[in-house]
Amino acid sequence: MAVYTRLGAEEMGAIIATFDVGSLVSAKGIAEGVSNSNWLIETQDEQDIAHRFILTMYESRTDISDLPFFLDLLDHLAANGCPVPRTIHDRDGASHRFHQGKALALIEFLPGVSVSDPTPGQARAVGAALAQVHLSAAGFGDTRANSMGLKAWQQLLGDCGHEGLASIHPELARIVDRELAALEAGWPTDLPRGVIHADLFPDNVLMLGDRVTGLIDFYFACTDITAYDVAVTHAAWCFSADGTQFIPALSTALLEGYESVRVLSPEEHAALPLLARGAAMRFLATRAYDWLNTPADALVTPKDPMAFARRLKFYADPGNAGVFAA
Ligand SMILES: Nc1ncnc2c1ncn2[C@@H]1O[C@H](COP(=O)(O)OP(=O)(O)O)[C@@H](O)[C@H]1O
Ligand SMILES: N[C@@H](CCOP(=O)(O)O)C(=O)O
Repeated sequence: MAVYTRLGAEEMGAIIATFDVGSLVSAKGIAEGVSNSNWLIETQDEQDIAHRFILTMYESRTDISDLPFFLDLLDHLAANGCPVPRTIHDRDGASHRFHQGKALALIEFLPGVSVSDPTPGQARAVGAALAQVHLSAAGFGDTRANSMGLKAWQQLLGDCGHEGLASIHPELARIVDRELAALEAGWPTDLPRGVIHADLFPDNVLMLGDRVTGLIDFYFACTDITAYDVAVTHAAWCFSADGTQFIPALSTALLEGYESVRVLSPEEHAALPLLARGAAMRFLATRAYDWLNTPADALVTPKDPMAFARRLKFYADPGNAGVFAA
């Protein structure tokens, strides 16, 4: 349940009144999500027209100094035709404000649902939408370093320790040591860079049929290798949830969809197998850390790190490099 902060009706009404969006009709906590508190807000304007918004209250995992980057990026991408929610600025023109010491933002509600078993048509559409974001973000002036890059994976997995990793799976420490060394030695430095989403999992994409209606949750967005975002999205979309099954039809469709909008260079194609190992390591690292450090009575159930250890094994197998061939 991702509503960490309780807000009373009067409190919520006062918050909504700071925006020029009509008066509050209802506010429902949203169960999905893990990082921040979210409410579906309904308002009514003076012409009795109903409007819907998402109110997000940023909890401890989001660095508030990064909010201008995330929220300005949404406005930039929306203005350039990408299917992302616009932010609603308050009566003072600010994209976020503070309530009881916590930052909050009101953003446009987008229709659609997150798919659990994507079809190739849906994977194709997501690939195309990702490429559209990459091209549109080229004109965005701000930058943000990736706080979840190689150094962070090393740090998180170091904090887990060999014993911690072994408690998840007896083979995990050995795989992590070998793969981290390979990633450190071979991580590319000369590929095209730009703003990337960095967490485009199915639960961060809203769809109606084969149409992408919303790309959401840009709270890991940063400036990094563009093709790394393709690798992250590939790892997130092209396997069964537990990582045991690679689904070639989804992979082909995702990559074709992406390249229908932005063609990957031969250098990017060649780097994708290693970038995908990095993508799998990134989610293995955060999941392993959370697996070992989430209190038993926490509201959030930690996600399975082994689902990404299996993807990592798949990507590290030279026999599978052809997946990313041009
Ligand atoms: N702009 C939006 N339009 C419609 N639903 C949204 C929007 N933003 C968030 N949601 C809903 O809220 C849920 C949690 O949002 P998300 O940003 O993924 O939270 P978290 O960062 O905590 O994971 C999503 O799964 C979706 O159901
Ligand atoms: N996508 C990550 C977890 C990050 O959570 P999100 O709800 O903010 O996308 C994973 O699956 O490990």
